[in-house]
Amino acid sequence: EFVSKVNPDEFSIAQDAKYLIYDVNFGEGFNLRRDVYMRIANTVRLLRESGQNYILVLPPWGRLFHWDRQRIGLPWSTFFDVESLNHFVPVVEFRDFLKATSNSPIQQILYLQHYEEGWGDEYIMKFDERKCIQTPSTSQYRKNSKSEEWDGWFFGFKDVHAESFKCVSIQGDSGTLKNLVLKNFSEASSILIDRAETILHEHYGDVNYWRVRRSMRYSEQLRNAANEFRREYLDPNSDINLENDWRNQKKEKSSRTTKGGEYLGVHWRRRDFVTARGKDLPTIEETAKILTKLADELKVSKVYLATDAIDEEVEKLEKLLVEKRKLEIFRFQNYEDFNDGQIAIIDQWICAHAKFFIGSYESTFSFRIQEDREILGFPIETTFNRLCPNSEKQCEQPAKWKIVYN
Ligand SMILES: C[C@@H]1O[C@H](OP(=O)(O)OP(=O)(O)OC[C@H]2O[C@@H](n3cnc4c(=O)[nH]c(N)nc43)[C@H](O)[C@@H]2O)[C@@H](O)[C@H](O)[C@@H]1O
Repeated sequence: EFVSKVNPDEFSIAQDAKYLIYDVNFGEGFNLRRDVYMRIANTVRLLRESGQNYILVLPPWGRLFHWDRQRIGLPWSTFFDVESLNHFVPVVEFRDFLKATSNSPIQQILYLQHYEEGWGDEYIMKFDERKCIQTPSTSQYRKNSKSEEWDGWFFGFKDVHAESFKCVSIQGDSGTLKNLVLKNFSEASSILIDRAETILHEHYGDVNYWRVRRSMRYSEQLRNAANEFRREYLDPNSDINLENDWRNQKKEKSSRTTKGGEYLGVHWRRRDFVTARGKDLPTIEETAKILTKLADELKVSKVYLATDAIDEEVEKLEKLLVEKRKLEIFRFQNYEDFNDGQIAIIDQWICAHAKFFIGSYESTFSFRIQEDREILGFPIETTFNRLCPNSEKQCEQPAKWKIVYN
């Protein structure tokens, strides 16, 4: 069963296989975590390019503070097409890793941290094994005085332990992490890198950024749900063809001729974002003004609303949009069959197919939609747009991170 997860034609799971597992700071949201996956997958790619047979172990999902309906231990197949991920670097689900290694202890935990003394005068790429800077999440790892092994959260799985635990201060990117593993820990057959968000992308927006991003196709179940909803309620003629295998997708898509469906896609981020970034977001009234103006310009009467707003706020916005222009608002709300993360992805995939998309300032949820639209081949001006805090005035628009192909 394990071997079948990794396509034997592409990557050999030989005796020399080594496993790289990672985890992310508890407080980070879903879409930042998706970005951390890309950084670590590139570390694994670099390790493999240096001749080491590393396999990336996918950290189970759950325990995200934005998700109301909590479950833990969710495999990546809940959200993504794992076979497609596997075409970038070999990946296994955590439960399959445990099976493959017969639950033997993880050999090394590396807990990444910053340098206690700060950056210094300039940002230099470096790493050093250091004393742990104690934080609540460092102390979740404890040495069991009887077994001499380390206990920890390990995604809520039972009977998982580690042989050794070390803190490493690091400043750097996917490449720096590769150097750390190669230089200091190449003997370990399994390593868990915790606080993996500490490292950056090696080259933000380069070919390998986009290759790994393109490999992150959503699961068939979620794509189907989004596509059916779009065809039924928004625009029956809004399919966009992509190659079945992302590796066969060639540059033609960058001719940017994709039209999308006859609706406006909106990501309206609320809740904690209003507290964190309130001054960069429009009020409900301003949002209604922006959307009605846009709908007029685009000559569309349908709005697909992706949002985490509470019902009262959505009702208020809907009322304003209907009063002003009789716009029809659509939302995907099948909470019975899909969990919070799945609905988030369905929302994103529907927004990705809209004629025009407008998102919320610096929300990673909006960023992932913009990337999907780059992959789908939309003209730039239909994608990199944000809701301005003052509907009367222009505001700085999102950075245009354009897709590149090899
Ligand atoms: C202020 C910062 O904001 C950052 O959020 P930001 O980048 O928007 O992006 P996310 O971290 O993905 O957003 C947080 C979560 O909110 C829900 N959510 C937000 N917008 C939508 C939506 O349109 N549809 C659905 N279905 N769900 C939504 C979803 O569960 C998502 O995982 C946080 O990660 C940071 O922790 C911090 O709070």
